[in-house]
Amino acid sequence: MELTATRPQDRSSYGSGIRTLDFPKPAKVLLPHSQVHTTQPVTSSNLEPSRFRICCIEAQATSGVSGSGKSTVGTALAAELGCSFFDGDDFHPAANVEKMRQGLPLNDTDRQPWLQRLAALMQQHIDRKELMVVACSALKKTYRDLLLSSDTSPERHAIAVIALQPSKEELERRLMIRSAGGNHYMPASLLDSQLADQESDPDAMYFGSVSKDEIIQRILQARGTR
Ligand SMILES: Nc1ncnc2c1ncn2[C@@H]1O[C@H](COP(=O)(O)OP(=O)(O)OP(=O)(O)O)[C@@H](O)[C@H]1O
Ligand SMILES: O=C(O)[C@H](O)[C@@H](O)[C@H](O)[C@H](O)CO
Repeated sequence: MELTATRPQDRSSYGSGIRTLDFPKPAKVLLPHSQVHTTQPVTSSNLEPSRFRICCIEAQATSGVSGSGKSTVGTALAAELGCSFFDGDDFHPAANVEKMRQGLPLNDTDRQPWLQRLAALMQQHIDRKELMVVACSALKKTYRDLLLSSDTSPERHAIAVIALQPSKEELERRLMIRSAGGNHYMPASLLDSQLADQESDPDAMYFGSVSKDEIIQRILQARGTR
């Protein structure tokens, strides 16, 4: 049952500040959360069966950057899990989107309100014990730490991080195809700056240049739902 797919086409209209209760709608909502959410926590390094509640699809090492497949994998994973998918791109202040559109890389200060907004969204879901999938580049450790600080569950292990790391050649190939379509604000010229900002995460589940279906299958296997 597909309920909604509400995603504005013009991303420049997205939010201009941090609001903890007024978030963009999920990119997709497929099933009521009550049918799917799990109740037990996990660590991101210990993806045991049926345990994690939140998957933070993010970017690491040589991937997770623009074009690494966060939205593609995140959407498909949420569909499999029957939960909401939120694309971090939809949470940028308008000024960030404009900066990227002009080919200028974001810095730590630019990313702070964006990450805080995403952290608040994640905390809201953790507090309600609702399953969700979030796509977020989260290139640096400090960014991931900020997102992970949203986990206020007693065990503090509600978030699983999945890092997408295709090769640079594969990233360039994907971004070239996407640029030709002309429907994304992020220019391929920012790839090097994205890769330069990436820091690895020992706790993440990593994937290289593999197909979306294989990534999903392996996540579901790790989670114990396939
Ligand atoms: N595993 C994959 N194998 C092959 N192509 C893929 C894979 N994942 C995504 N793609 C393709 O790569 C392009 C970029 O994917 P996607 O938009 O999901 O990346 P992203 O990380 O969300 O990028 P951004 O952060 O810039 O929005 C799309 O054209 C998508 O179809
Ligand atoms: O931190 C950043 O530099 C940004 O979040 C980017 O990663 C973009 O949001 C995304 O890649 C759009 O394509």
